[in-house]
Amino acid sequence: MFNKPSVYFIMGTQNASGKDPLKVLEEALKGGITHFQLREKGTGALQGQDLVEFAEKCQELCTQYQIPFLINDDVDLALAVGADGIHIGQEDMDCDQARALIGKEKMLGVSVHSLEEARVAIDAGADYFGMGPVYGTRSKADAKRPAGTAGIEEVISHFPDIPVFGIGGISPQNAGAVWQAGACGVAVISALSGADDIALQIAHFKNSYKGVLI
Ligand SMILES: Cc1ncsc1CCOP(=O)(O)O
Ligand SMILES: C=C1C=NC(C)=NC1=N
Ligand SMILES: [Mg+2]
Repeated sequence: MFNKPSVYFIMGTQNASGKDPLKVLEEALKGGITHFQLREKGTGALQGQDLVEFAEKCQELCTQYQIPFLINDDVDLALAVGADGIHIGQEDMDCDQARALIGKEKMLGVSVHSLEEARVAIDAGADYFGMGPVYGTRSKADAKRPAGTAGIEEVISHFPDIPVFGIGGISPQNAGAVWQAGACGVAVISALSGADDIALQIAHFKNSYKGVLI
């Protein structure tokens, strides 16, 4: 479920750089991503029944490739389509409530930026943390300033059993520091959704882990 090196692809219809998002997702699944998250945000984002139908198609593809399908923020949508889990940020519903709504079996991911936030998330039964932005990013309009990997190291040293994903501006060229910090995986939008050859890019991400001195 959370083996190193994990490559966690995150995408919404607005991140597909003009390509068919379902084609991008299928290419990423074929290429070996380990997790997928639907994060539908920004101008032009799908809503209502269109979003439900799109999410169902994502779910079908992830089931076909036996990859966990998570939905960002929208717990109701996740429950409606039977997603494998949800990812929530500090400004979304609180972890306890999310865990109560989805039950014990589903995956609960939480964005954390401090030990305190990590502690609260663990007490609510979070299965993994997302931490970032590690580097500069253009994929999240309200991203905090880049934090590097210090926070990842600190959280892992205090909570060694919780998988941590680094996120924010991560590419195969700069992923080494994220692995070095002890992250279970990299969570990526544009370096994958914008890649000419997604499978090759995933291979580059996995190879960047091999270069890590433990
Ligand atoms: C959702 C999110 N949270 C922190 S940075 C970010 C966006 C990551 O996108 P990219 O991999 O394109 O920098
Ligand atoms: C903000 C986020 C941080 N981490 C992950 C895995 N997903 C997100 N949407
Ligand atoms: Mg959120």
